[in-house]
Amino acid sequence: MRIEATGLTKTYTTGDGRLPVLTDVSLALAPGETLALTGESGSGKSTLLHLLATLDTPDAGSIHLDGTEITSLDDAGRAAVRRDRIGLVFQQFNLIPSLTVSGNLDFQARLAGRHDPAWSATLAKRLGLADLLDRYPEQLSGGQQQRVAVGRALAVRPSVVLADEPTGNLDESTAATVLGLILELVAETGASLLLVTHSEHLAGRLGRRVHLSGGRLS
Ligand SMILES: Nc1ncnc2c1ncn2[C@@H]1O[C@H](COP(=O)(O)OP(=O)(O)OP(=O)(O)O)[C@@H](O)[C@H]1O
Repeated sequence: MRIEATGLTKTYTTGDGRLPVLTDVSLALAPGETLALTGESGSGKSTLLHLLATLDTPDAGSIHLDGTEITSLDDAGRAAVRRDRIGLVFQQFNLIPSLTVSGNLDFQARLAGRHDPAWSATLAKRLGLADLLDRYPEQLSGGQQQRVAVGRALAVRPSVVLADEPTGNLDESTAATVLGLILELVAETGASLLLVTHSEHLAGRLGRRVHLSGGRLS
């Protein structure tokens, strides 16, 4: 298995007390598998994605990524996993404003020591960014910015792409195009994909889907 999460539990402590969000959540993703995660607003989808992305740690449970247990790693270890093996795409494109499209595309791969100019050029072409490489994010449309974010995530050839409402800020047709590109590129690279979405339509384009409700997956 690419990702194997077992018995994940997460409770937030807020001013109003304890808020249990995930209860004994388990899921597995095979190499190349694409999984849609749906659920009502506030059901804990982003929380689960953040745990898988090593951005947060569960109160209980384990997560294996390519056979390595990642929840017990220290901060540096988790940062290395995130940099080297995980491609993250968020609803907000999160591009670096001071870097060009080219600089943004290569950013994570350079950090990971895995910059591959030929693959980078292929990604730019496939994502329709080849003529925009010298522009800055503020000079791009939303759809173009998200294509850069997708390229940045794929440039390291990650084991897993974790995408949190990646098309939530895009119009319907641009959203469909961007999801199509994500699906093509994860298929080509053999990455597994977990995609959080509110859209039944988009969820239906993935191989499998799970639903989060009352802290549990079904
Ligand atoms: N850092 C935090 N501290 C306290 N509570 C939090 C924190 N992060 C999220 N929550 C709460 O946990 C619950 C789950 O939030 P989460 O963002 O995971 O849901 P979601 O399913 O992704 O929602 P949406 O679809 O609206 O983005 C919500 O009630 C939220 O208010």
